[in-house]
Amino acid sequence: MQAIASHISAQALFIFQSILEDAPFLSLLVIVTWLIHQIYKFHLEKSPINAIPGPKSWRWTDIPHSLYLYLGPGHEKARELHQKYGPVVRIAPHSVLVADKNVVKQILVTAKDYQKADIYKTIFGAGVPGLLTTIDKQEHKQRRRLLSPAFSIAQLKSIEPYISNTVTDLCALIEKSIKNADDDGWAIVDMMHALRLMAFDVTGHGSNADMADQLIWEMTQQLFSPLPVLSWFVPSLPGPKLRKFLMSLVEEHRQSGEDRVDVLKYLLESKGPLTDEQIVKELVLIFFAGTARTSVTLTITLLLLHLHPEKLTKLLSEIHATFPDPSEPVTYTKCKEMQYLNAVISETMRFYPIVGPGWMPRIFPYDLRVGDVVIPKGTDIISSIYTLQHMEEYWPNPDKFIPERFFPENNPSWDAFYPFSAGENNCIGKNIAWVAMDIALVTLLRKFELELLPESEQTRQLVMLSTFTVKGESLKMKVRRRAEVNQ
Ligand code: HEM
Repeated sequence: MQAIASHISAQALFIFQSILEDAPFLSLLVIVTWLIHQIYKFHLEKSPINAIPGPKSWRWTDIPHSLYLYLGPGHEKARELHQKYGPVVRIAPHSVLVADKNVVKQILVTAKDYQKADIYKTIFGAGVPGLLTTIDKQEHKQRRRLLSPAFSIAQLKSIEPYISNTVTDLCALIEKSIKNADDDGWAIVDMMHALRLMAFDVTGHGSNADMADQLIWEMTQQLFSPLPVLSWFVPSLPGPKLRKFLMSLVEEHRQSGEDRVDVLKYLLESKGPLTDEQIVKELVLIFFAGTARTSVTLTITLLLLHLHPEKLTKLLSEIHATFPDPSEPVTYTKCKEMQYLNAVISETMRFYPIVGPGWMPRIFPYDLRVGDVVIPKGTDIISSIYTLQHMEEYWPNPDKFIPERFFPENNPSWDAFYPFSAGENNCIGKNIAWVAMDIALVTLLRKFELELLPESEQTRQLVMLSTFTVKGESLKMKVRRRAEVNQ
């Protein structure tokens, strides 16, 4: 118990203490049952991965890793473990982390005979699975084929005007706050909240702030569902309120005909037999897998740019050179050609990949060799993306924010860069994400001047909850209209 406790972050301890104070008997019962279950499982199964290095106490139970993952600095801990134990680290009775470029490529890209681990089934509770949570390879392939047209490059052209509208709505929201600005024109806006609302709308969820918050709240609860005992108390996603809202959205879209061209429209038109229940589940998973990640990535990009003003200045010059006329609409065709813009976003995703070190576990039907270490078949193998993207040998000065490293002449290590995963389970929405991120960032920076508040500078220390996010799910910034826009 002592060994386990030593690994629990101060934050986790604080939360544990509060729960213990409010419901001591229930909490103790849950913890004891869980411990007995874990120890029993370990002894019963005599883990074949005992030879793999890792912290001794972690091999007994999922608890330390899960706590780091869901409550604490999981990415940094993973990196520290790799520095201590090497490219393969055992982090739980049945799980290992791998930070070796060639093996990660094999796991994510070249291997065809793996299976997603069971955590995909539990993460969103019971109910119909969606693309992200379908484990069976054949079923996944079919579902992917069904949904692909909605995300294809060909559809991007028709979805782009819709995305641009959501960015216009984002600017209108900021303008509204600017009405209450101080004498110098500065207003305070929670940029994370505003960007989340925009991203919620990008995927056809509508710009409903209450429902965006409701979805985030329900999603946060789900983060605990992989913990065996807690999973009994976590309701399935979506809950009744959210389900009703999403069902009404589906109905509304059906009746509105052609006038709304977004992802939901293409889901509704997909050739296969997708039931309303399946569409609602996909909408929830798209939010988890896409909307939230797009808005968090954009928020972190703003944060990093304002923590590195010299990089912001370079980006602003590129924006002004590409769009000298402030009234010219921002198009993806032009954004795509902006080398510095895309380098900034790539560097943000290298610096803070949204996918945490417990995500994307795969199971292989054969042993996998990493140098001298053999990972036995059946083990949950997790690609350590954050560590890989911070290895000095692939990314010199990995802790420095250097967008220029992504210029072609600097030979970026693309095979040690997986923000969207890769292979047959890669991010199906990455083209939409790029369009939304490019257009939103250029439009925002062209129209508005932003500044960090002193308190938001403290958010430098980003908190990772299964995915990176900004502390408190909020990034308040000072915003005012740019002088040239006022003219
Ligand atoms: C910066 C933004 C984004 C990032 C960093 C990101 C990252 C990822 C990653 C790493 C995966 C693989 C997860 C896994 O296998 O466990 C994934 C899958 C997925 N993403 Fe994204 N994503 C982003 C935006 C989007 C958007 C905008 C959408 C939808 C419009 C989307 C929809 C999906 C879906 C449906 C999957 C599941 C694919 C499958 O299992 O076949 N993502 N995403």
